[in-house]
Amino acid sequence: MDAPLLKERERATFNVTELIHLLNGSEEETKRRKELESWLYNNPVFRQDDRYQISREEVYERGLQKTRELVNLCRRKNIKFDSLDFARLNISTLEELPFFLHVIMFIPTIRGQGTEEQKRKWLPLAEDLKILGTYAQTELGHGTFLRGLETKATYDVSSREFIVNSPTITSMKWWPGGLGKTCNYAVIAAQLYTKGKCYGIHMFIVQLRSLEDHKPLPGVTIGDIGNKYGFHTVDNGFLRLDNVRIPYENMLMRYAKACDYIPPVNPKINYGTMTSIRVDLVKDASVILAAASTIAIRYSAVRHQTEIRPGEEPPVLDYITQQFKLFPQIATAIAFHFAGDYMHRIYDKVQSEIFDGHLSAITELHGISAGLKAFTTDTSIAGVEICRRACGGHGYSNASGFQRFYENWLGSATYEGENTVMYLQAARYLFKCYDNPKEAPETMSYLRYPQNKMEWNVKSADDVSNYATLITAFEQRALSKISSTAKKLKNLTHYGMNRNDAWNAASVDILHSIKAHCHYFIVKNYMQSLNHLKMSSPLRQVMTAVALLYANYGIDEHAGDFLESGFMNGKQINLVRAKILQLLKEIRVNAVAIVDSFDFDDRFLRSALGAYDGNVYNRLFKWAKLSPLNKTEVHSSYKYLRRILQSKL
Ligand SMILES: CCCCCCCCCCCCCCCCCCCCCC(=O)SCCNC(=O)CCNC(=O)[C@H](O)C(C)(C)COP(=O)(O)OP(=O)(O)OC[C@H]1O[C@@H](n2cnc3c(N)ncnc32)[C@H](O)[C@@H]1OP(=O)(O)O
Ligand SMILES: Cc1cc2nc3c(=O)[nH]c(=O)nc-3n(C[C@H](O)[C@H](O)[C@H](O)COP(=O)(O)OP(=O)(O)OC[C@H]3O[C@@H](n4cnc5c(N)ncnc54)[C@H](O)[C@@H]3O)c2cc1C
Repeated sequence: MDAPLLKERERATFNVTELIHLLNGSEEETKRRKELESWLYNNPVFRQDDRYQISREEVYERGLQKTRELVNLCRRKNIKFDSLDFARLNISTLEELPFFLHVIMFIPTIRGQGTEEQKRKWLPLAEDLKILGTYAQTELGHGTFLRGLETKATYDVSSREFIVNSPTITSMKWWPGGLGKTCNYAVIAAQLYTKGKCYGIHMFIVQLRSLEDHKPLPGVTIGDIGNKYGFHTVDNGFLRLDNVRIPYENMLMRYAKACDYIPPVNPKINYGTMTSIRVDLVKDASVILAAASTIAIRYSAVRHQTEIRPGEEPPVLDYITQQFKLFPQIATAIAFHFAGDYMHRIYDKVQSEIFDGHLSAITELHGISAGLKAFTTDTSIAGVEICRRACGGHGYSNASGFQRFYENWLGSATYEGENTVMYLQAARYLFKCYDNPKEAPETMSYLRYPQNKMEWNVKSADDVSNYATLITAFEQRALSKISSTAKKLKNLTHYGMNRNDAWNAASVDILHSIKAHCHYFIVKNYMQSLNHLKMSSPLRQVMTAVALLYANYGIDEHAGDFLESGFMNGKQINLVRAKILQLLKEIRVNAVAIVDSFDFDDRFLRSALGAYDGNVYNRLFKWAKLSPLNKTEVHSSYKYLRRILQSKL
């Protein structure tokens, strides 16, 4: 092991193993995760050494090869697709696989929206992978505005069939993962027409390819949409349907019936699968940011540059500006980890309520999951870029490992609901609760008794070490944003604007309000989670410092908002800044140990900069030697170079 990292680890003040188990849930959970990872990582099919040297076609083919290995593994070990074990394997596969949409959206849509009879028919086929499906909702012309989708499913009473059509170029399905080449089935979102009337978006199971030779069925035009920023392993596809007939039984009818139409009690129940993925993305944001921080922190402890004192070239992690960039990323990853846990708890609770026939809780779940999906993916995307830049020139090399995280994760701001749109959806719920405080759920409890407090109770840097004091600050910032925006909305409608136009006119303020609310929620949940967890006192000291950094950094980052609320003054902001510097110093000694506790296997990080042993320079040189351009001493294209060099002007 490289000496700098050894030294860093020796001076840590807490037990890394204790934090690993705490983040995993327990010692048994850690053991199980590692066991699952070792099954994958010891399989050569999951190696990625030449990942950036192969073509898109090869990348896709390898994706399918890995899919086959993963499926075999799950069959051998009896791991079900809806189990925690599969979710762990999913994260560890190192890359999205072409059949993931089958597992995360196709099966769950049938399970959530199918009748008992439909589930009996389709789930065994899908779970045994006799059919492979995707979730085909987005069209070339519309992704966000689902009511605007154009695909039609028209019920033909005489044949008891739906006739599914893409009537225009813009109605083509566009983007669904695995649609282009992999899947032979899809759940398709289409406008239901029955007895001449349109009843809005419903979900239909449609076969797309032959189960014999995988050729597209008659009336089906299908393919890959071409290269993208990331997700190269996945064949996101297009699909045009021309008078494709499917049996009546293929409309998912748990909540609505066709023919003599019976509507669902809550029409948004059809959107349930999207909500479940939004919930998952909160935890994924934590994983991605934790991985990026691990790379950047380890590298920064190894990398020496310039001098603070003459003759002493320190690790760049000793520069306060470097700490100011990176330690908040560690803190954010941990904050999102606890937010992810919260989201899974509330999701399970709402699912059981839905199971018992109570659909009202989906509105709250939608409000919270849409807001947190946007907040955590936005922040973590920005965080990955901060980590990358903190690694200087080597951060720009593919050897750093950042590219894979960045290019794939960038999409999370868009898929499963574009983030601005998701913030606005969450805000819709927030402002409803503001107008009817009695309806406000626990996450918005401060709206029930809104108290505009006059003054923040902070007189020294010690005062900003108090969880309750910090939570109040975030609560007051959110309240101030929400109440001023609500006033603006009221004024706009008072002077004659209709509600929708007023909403659009005030939408920038609305966005600030919902972001402030999400931030408040994350801070509060983080601190409450820590309070409830059992841990040794050295670990508690470290975790407290990191949580305090998260909150104080958030105040500094948005000082304008906090000052504008009138609740805080400039002197107090300066105390916050002083506290941040104190916390950076406190965390510095444990920074490497904290990222070690994220416990990423080197084969997951695939980073010359962030490997556990810190052997950065040898790994970079080994990486360079693997460049295809280095296969020969003189490259074959020298023929052009020679002509340039030998030609006369
Ligand atoms: C990275 C790997 C790295 C390497 C390894 C490292 C591994 C590390 C780990 C990382 C692994 C990463 C893996 C990621 C995999 C992901 C795969 C990608 C899958 C992507 C799949 C998709 O991308 S799939 C399509 C999603 N496409 C949308 O997401 C459309 C958005 N568009 C809407 O969602 C609606 O269109 C929109 C706007 C709500 C309006 O809908 P609308 O027009 O119908 O509604 P209205 O405006 O009329 O009404 C509004 C009223 O509906 C209520 N409401 C609305 N939604 C509701 C709901 N869901 N539940 C309850 N209620 C709901 C609302 O609360 C209002 O209620 P009220 O009226 O009471 O206020
Ligand atoms: C990697 C990836 C994988 C995907 N996988 C799937 C899949 O498997 N299945 C599937 O069906 N789809 C999939 N999608 C599609 C994805 O869900 C949509 O792209 C997404 O929902 C955004 O919709 P849009 O593209 O129509 O964006 P638009 O809505 O066209 O967004 C364009 C701009 O308009 C703004 N805007 C739109 N509406 C409003 C509004 N009401 N108020 C304010 N601003 C607004 C947005 O903020 C954005 O800035 C995938 C997309 C990606 C990138």
